[in-house]
Order: sequence, then C-alpha cells, then structure tokens
Amino acid sequence: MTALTFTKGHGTGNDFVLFTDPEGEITLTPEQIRFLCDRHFGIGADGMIRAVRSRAIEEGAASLAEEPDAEWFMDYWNADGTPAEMCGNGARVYAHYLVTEGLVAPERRDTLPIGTRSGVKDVLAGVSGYTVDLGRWRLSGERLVAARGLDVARPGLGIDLGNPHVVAALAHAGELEGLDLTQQPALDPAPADGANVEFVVPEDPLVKDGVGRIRMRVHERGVGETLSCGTGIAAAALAFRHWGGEGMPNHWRVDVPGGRVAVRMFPTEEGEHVSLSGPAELVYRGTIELPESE
Ligand SMILES: N[C@@H](CCC[C@H](N)C(=O)O)C(=O)O
Repeated sequence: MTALTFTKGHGTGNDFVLFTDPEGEITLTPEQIRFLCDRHFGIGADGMIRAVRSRAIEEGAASLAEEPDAEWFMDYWNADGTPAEMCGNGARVYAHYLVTEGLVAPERRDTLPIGTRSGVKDVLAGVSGYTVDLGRWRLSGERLVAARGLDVARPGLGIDLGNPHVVAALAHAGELEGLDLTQQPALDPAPADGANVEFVVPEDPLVKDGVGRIRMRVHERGVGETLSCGTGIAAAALAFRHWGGEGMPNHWRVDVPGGRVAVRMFPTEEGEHVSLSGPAELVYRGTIELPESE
C-alpha cells in the first residue's frame, strides 16, 4: 500500500482531490483515481488534480514552449479516471493550492501562469477569490439535447473552451428544477469525445445594470451532475450572448447549485478572451492508503 497526502478543495462546490508530485514520480491508474474520487469508498470528488512541474512530464513541454514561466502543470482527471483538457473551477482552486502550499514564489502570486492540456492559463488573485483567463473560445456546431425530465429534445449550441460543451436553453426555472441529471443527457449527433452539457434559464430581467444574469445546471463529462462547472459557466454566458445578439453585455453573473460565478468577455491582441471569477477553498488535508494498481 502507498500512502498519498492530499488536500480537498472546491470552487462553488465543484470539488477536487489535490496532491503534489513536483518531479512527476506518482502515476495513478484510472482505477486509483476512481477510488480517490469515490464518495462512499474513497475521499469523494468530481476530479483529481496532480500538481506537477511542467518540465517533469511530457505534456508540460507545450506549456513551457508557450510560456516559460508556466512552472506548474494542472494534471486534471475526471472522477471516472479519464483525463480532461481543462477545468475552470479547478484552475482557481489549483492556484490557491500552489500559493497556500508555498510552491510559487511571492512575485508570481498575483498573476500565475499554469500549464494545462489546453494551453497556459493565467490565474489572478483578487480580494474575494481568483480570476482565470480561459483564453480563446469557439463555436462548435449545434446538437439536439435530450434529458430526463424534458418533454422534447432541445437545440444545443456547441462551444469549445479547450474542453467541449453543449449549452441548451430551457423555457423557465421549473424546467431547470425538473431535470433529472442522474442519467447522462443524449446528444444528437453524439460528439466523438463526449461533452459537458449545460442547461440554462434567464433570470428576470435577463440584463440588469449592464450585467447578464442566468441560472445553470450541468452534467459533466466523466463525472455526472456537479454543483458547478467553470468552463461550462463561461460556455453558458457565451451562448446567451450569442443568442441575444447585438446589445448583449460582456459581463455575466451565473448562478449554479453551488454558488455564483462571474464571467467577462474582453478583447485581447489575439482576439476575444473569456474569464471566470469566483471563490477557491481548501477544506481538508489528510493521508490515504492507495489500493495497489492491478
Ligand atoms: N469542472 C470543470 C470541468 C472538468 C472537466 C470536464 N468534466 C471535462 O471532461 O471536460 C470546470 O470547472 O471547468
């Protein structure tokens, strides 16, 4: 048996098991990741984040080529033991973890570039949480979305934020509450690599004081329903702005079962970026015996 020292953290209830492996010496099997994330037999989490130096793993080379200061790589895995390209809530929690553990130099703490499978993301520390610049995004076509609790399938807008999302608007809050997301929503056509599926409704009024306001529930690829999904929240705000057309704001407030997150779209030299601001909490530290991999 191997003992693993871990920290449990979350961003608006999207929870993660984090551990430090600076030199890339701990490779967990999908089975061990599923065990750590299991809410009954393990610690319980939506995903696992290994803090590893970019130079210590093959996947980190692209991050260092993009940004030599991206010392740390966010090695993110879903609860089902599959890797994901990116995690918006995870990036905030990861930055908080690196700072709390003293793994980044004080001069790096205000804007911290972290390596991910979908490029380097800058995380900025603020007074009431962290902001992660999710970078560029793109529309990726339409799909029909069927889910338990919906009478008919709804049109969904595909949005790629490094990881894949499909956003479907529902008619009213009752429909959102009536959804049964214990089963994976069906997408038509089905994306080859799966997708995170967001269901959204507007608040009344949709825009107040220049801020767009929506409510969302999500079924995450590789996890199931979660209390929040950062990249999904950004996708939902982008979809609503797209549907609303001219005059829609670039600032959004998104309520999810786990809390509230802010989204901002802003111009950069390479095109529009989208960012996510919200809390990051570390709640528990411990040691767990890992089952041997088979
Ligand atoms: N919860 C995350 C997204 C995690 C990865 C996702 N399940 C996927 O497979 O793409 C977030 O906050 O963005």
